[in-house]
Amino acid sequence: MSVNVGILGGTGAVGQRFIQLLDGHPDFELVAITASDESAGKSYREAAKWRVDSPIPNWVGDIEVRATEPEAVPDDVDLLFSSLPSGVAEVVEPQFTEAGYVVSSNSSNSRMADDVPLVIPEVNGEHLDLLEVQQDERGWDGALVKNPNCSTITMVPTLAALDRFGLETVHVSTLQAVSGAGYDGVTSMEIIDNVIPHIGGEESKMETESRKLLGSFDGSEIEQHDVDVSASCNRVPTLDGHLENVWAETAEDIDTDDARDAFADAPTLDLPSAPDPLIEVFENPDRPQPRLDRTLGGGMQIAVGGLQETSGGLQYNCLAHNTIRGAAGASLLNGELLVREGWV
Ligand SMILES: N[C@@H](CC=O)C(=O)O
Repeated sequence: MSVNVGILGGTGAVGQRFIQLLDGHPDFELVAITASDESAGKSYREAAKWRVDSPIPNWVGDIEVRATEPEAVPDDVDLLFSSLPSGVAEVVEPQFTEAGYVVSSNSSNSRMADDVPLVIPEVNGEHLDLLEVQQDERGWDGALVKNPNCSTITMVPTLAALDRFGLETVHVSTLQAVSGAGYDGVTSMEIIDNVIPHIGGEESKMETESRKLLGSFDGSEIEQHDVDVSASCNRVPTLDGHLENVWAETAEDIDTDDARDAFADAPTLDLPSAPDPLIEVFENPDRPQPRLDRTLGGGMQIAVGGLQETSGGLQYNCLAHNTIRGAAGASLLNGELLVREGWV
């Protein structure tokens, strides 16, 4: 099977990860890349300031970048990945879905819209069925699916595993890599020898997206989980890999062996980009670490460590590669699920 895919906003940090992950993909063939009007018409090699840690695939370097508008994308593209800035995506993604394209998007707009599935395939793949409601309500031939914010994706698979004990309250403090802010996000003068205890909008994303992801779909709408999540988000001078300290309180008592079993039972999917296992638990208390552990499972695994019982539940650390599992890899996995479920 070969599915023709394109990337909307392919020259930025996440767009470059898409290209890296699509190179050699068993089912997807990259046939179109769009970017801003200034880049349209240039070769990808000319348009992108390539910074990913492997060379631009030669065949990609020669692709001519297109304008980000439905008329510029060939009709034989079956699936589009979007890494557009959210302000642009808000306007442009509906134009593509109206034109009949299926869009798997990493952009932060519309993630909490009632009729937009926000999906981590191993956690809530069944929420994709919300697309029927979306197409009915919006009259779209295409469809729009989102993956959550990188800091949310790092934590939620672990919370989903612990929900068998009745998840009630979660406190999380993050140590987020600079790549999460994009190439021009934080300057070296701001971040070297420093930690910035604020990432605009990040805390509320973690608090709201988690509840939607852990919610249930009744055939017409998502009923959000009632877990109470409080987040504190910090930018630290690592390049890639978000590390998070989590305190989860559960209705039932939980010990570290229960938690290990729950993490080991986390689902693994038969999709090309799905890691096995989904969650890797470290016994060594100083792991996971961003530099050592962010590329586990090709950057798609969630690493967990530092398990400790607390009075109300469990404390632990979790880590994921923020531009792979937390961004491009997340959209790619959603794309693979869309294909498997017949939406593409
Ligand atoms: N919003 C996130 C993006 C993920 O990498 C961040 O700022 O780190």
